[in-house]
Amino acid sequence: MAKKTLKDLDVKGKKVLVRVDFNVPIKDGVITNDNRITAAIPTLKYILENGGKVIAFSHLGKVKEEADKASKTLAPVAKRLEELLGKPVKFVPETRGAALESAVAELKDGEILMFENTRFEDLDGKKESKNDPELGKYWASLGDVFVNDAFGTAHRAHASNVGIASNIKESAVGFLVEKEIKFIGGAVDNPERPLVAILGGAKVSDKIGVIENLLDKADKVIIGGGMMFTFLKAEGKNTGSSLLEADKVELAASLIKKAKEKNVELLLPIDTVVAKEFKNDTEFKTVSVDAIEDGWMGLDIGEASIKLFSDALVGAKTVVWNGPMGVFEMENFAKGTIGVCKAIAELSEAKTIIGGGDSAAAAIQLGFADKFSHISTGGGASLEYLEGKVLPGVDAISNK
Ligand SMILES: Nc1ncnc2c1ncn2[C@@H]1O[C@H](COP(=O)(O)OP(=O)(O)OP(=O)(O)O)[C@@H](O)[C@H]1O
Ligand SMILES: O=C(O)[C@H](O)COP(=O)(O)O
Repeated sequence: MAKKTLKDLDVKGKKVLVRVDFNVPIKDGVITNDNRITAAIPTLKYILENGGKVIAFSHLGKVKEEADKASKTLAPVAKRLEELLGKPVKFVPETRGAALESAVAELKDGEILMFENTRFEDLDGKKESKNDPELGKYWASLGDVFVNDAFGTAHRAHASNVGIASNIKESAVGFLVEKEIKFIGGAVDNPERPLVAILGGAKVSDKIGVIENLLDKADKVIIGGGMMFTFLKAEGKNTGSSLLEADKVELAASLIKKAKEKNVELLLPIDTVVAKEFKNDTEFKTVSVDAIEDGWMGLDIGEASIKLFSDALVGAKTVVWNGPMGVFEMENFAKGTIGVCKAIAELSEAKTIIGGGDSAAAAIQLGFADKFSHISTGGGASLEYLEGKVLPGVDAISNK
């Protein structure tokens, strides 16, 4: 069912509640990556320029005890938002009550306020995270319409997204959510073919749903990262002391079988960079996946695999990438991730999508961000979307 989008709403003179995902990394009070804030700017600007009064809010991290409040305040985020918008953002350090209500009442058309971390409400019986009906209703009562632009949180059914949407007359998705759905949804539901999926990351268990769903949709599925060893084991190879999920070997074997039955090309690495220890400064060498010795652990794919994967990408019309090919945080084991990232970035004819998380961070860090058609702002949300699951934060929005 098509959902209302921001342009379907008349925001002029209205109090517009806007759920954003400003769950950004903060170290010693300094934001170390503001991509999620930048990504919400078009929605906020549109509402402000069209005469709406914006009440913006987000969660930040997890709030389990009173002491978490000091490091989980959204105050530095409001400051950064003010710089990016180029206009004052009134920060209200409350999640409810008289101070928040009067700040809302004082807002003029084209003005914006932001209130405190929605998960401060979790200190009182997990009200936000458990979608407490009273809380969703209360927040909904602060506005006239609701815009959900928090794609990163769309896989959660919390009071600040689903709760509000269920208690307000009209709601819509913002431009960021619209864009994420267009790219990720388009890639898996109606892709230009061939569709090639490249999956990496640590564990098979985190990616089972994604692999299964993509085996139904993609023309080729490429597997790297820590999870490749569970697949290699399923092929009867020795994996030394590499990351291995022994209880998932059978599942990996069944996925290999499923790929064959479906005529989907499933590509595994042919060589790997093995190391003596899980650290950058240790002995390492590249070996064939048939020659991994005991006492060695695979921490990256090798040069031959980078070539194999890069060649497999040529001619792709749609590429979805999720998860690094190796332990890219360590320089000696980052070549596989960099190589694959470059190979995707060089595909000028393809729609290229990164499904958030570590691979998105890697592409941005490597300076390739503008070479991709879309880099998702959602880690868990994009994974669930790639699994084919319904995202409750989107599902709760008014239908067109
Ligand atoms: N061969 C390997 N051995 C051990 N760890 C590995 C290996 N290859 C990759 N990793 C690790 O996997 C981690 C990323 O896995 P994860 O499943 O979290 O990826 P992601 O899907 O991109 O992230 P997110 O869950 O945030 O979306 C990285 O920290 C990386 O170091
Ligand atoms: O960073 C994320 O994936 C989102 O902001 C959701 O955060 P959560 O996993 O703490 O719900």
